[in-house]
Amino acid sequence: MFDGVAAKYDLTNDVLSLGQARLWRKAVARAVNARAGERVLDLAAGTGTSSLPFQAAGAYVVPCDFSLGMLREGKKRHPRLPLTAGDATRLPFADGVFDAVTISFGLRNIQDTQGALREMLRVTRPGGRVVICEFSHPTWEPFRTVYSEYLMRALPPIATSVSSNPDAYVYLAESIRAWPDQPRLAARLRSAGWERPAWRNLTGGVVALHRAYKP
Ligand SMILES: C[S@@+](CC[C@H](N)C(=O)[O-])C[C@H]1O[C@@H](n2cnc3c(N)ncnc32)[C@H](O)[C@@H]1O
Repeated sequence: MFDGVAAKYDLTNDVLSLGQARLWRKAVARAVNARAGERVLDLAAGTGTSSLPFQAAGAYVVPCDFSLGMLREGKKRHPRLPLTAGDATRLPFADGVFDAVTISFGLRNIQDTQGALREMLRVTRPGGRVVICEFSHPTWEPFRTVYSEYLMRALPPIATSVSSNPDAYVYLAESIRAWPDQPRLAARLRSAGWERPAWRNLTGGVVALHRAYKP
């Protein structure tokens, strides 16, 4: 599916998020707080756009994804990023090599969520951190209703006009509705072995940033 949407992926993000995607990326960069020289794994990095803030901070960022279509598009746009092919549930990295692991809009798309969370823990050093940026559930009921209408009714026709694969955006809407809410995702982090999970809502809970630490 991601091979098919790769060429217009970044443009579609900006349009469908009504410009919010750029703000969410800045919030992820602040939550990861990568320092110069740190090793950061950006998992399910797609075209690598989510990896750029870490490179700008002077960290050594490894963008990793299993869609060769997304990686190829990323290579054209960001030739200096070390884009790496790899499956989130069987990562091609040794134990404990990263100071931080982050994943933006990727975890919901990985079929074996717990397997991916455990792999992310394995490749992080003790005391290292994980930051997950993912669509979530607005907390204020009236906004939740409006947003649900946007997802199910407005988003598919807009996606038809900008994306090469509108069905991917029907999947997007359905997968967001089925995704665990903020406390449930924190519980999943804990059961995968991560400590002190906490979260922050962005755009009223349309997106949540979860952060946790390796014991
Ligand atoms: C919505 S894109 C997110 C891309 C990027 N992180 C961003 O914020 O723009 C989701 C990505 O997850 C990747 N993905 C899904 N399952 C994966 C897996 N098991 N291993 C690695 N990547 C995976 C897809 O190939 C896709 O590029």
